[in-house]
Amino acid sequence: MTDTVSASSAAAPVSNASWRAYLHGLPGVDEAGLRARSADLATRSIKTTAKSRMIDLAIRMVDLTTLEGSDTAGKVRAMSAKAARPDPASPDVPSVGAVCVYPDLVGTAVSALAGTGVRVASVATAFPSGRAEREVKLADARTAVAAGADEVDMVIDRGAFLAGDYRAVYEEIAAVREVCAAASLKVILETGELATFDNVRRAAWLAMHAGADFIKTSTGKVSPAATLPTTLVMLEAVRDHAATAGRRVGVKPAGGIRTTKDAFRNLVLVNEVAGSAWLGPERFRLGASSLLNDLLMQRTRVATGHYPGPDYYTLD
Ligand SMILES: O=C[C@H](O)COP(=O)(O)O
Repeated sequence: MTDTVSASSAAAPVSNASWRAYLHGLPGVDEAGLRARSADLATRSIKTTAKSRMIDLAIRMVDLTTLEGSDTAGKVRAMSAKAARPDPASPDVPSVGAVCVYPDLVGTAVSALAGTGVRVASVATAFPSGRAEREVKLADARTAVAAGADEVDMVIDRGAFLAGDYRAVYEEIAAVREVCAAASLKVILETGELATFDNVRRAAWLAMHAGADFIKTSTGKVSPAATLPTTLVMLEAVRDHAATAGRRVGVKPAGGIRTTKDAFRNLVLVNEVAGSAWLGPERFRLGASSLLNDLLMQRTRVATGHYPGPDYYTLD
């Protein structure tokens, strides 16, 4: 695809009118080409010799997630233990990248993961809807950071975005960026609500200009969530942003990623679209509540030639 963004786009507009002119001036997404390329890349196979390495890379990229109203401190402690040592019988299995929880459970995760190197991510800004007053959203992010979150996964105001109030969306992300201080900021676009791939591209650029460290597809609460064409559009955006603004923003597809095959398809996309600089947990994460067990099962299969029994791993 040739629809890259020009170097002059690196400076952020100021008024809503100039935001509109800028975002609507981005090259349109060729949807048929996008779908064809995603489908083509999804057919690429991974050589058997590379599979173990790819599985361990995918494990290191997992943001092991629980975002349920029924979450308890006990569940977060159990999930944190699994995040740090995914397979207690095989100490060579790497830890996951992070755990992802609601703000009130950040303290529990921070204590459980102390000294493990696993990061703690918290959703914020009235996740998943993003419907609250600005101050409430900022307080939500502040709570997470004060409790020790290393990463904040905020949702954008999709209502404002779809109404064309781009400046408000930008300002809100920038305000959360400030609250986050040293914590890494992931900006959830909730692409399943953005209606078009052009909007996904616009929201990606808006978030990157506002200071996102990562752009994330979805909350996991809206369908469709992390589809390959959507992730491809976002990978193009971070690639082009790096070329024009000199800053590498990460990408986190989240929602509906359940199998090793799904993970591999994402890794192929990263390598082919953004390049090897994104092939690590610093710049690519897989947000998932139930992917880890499949990665562990496939890892055992590659190492021993057979699958472990269905009860071998604790539930994700
Ligand atoms: O951010 C991660 C998502 O909420 C997880 O979604 P999932 O339960 O479909 O894996």
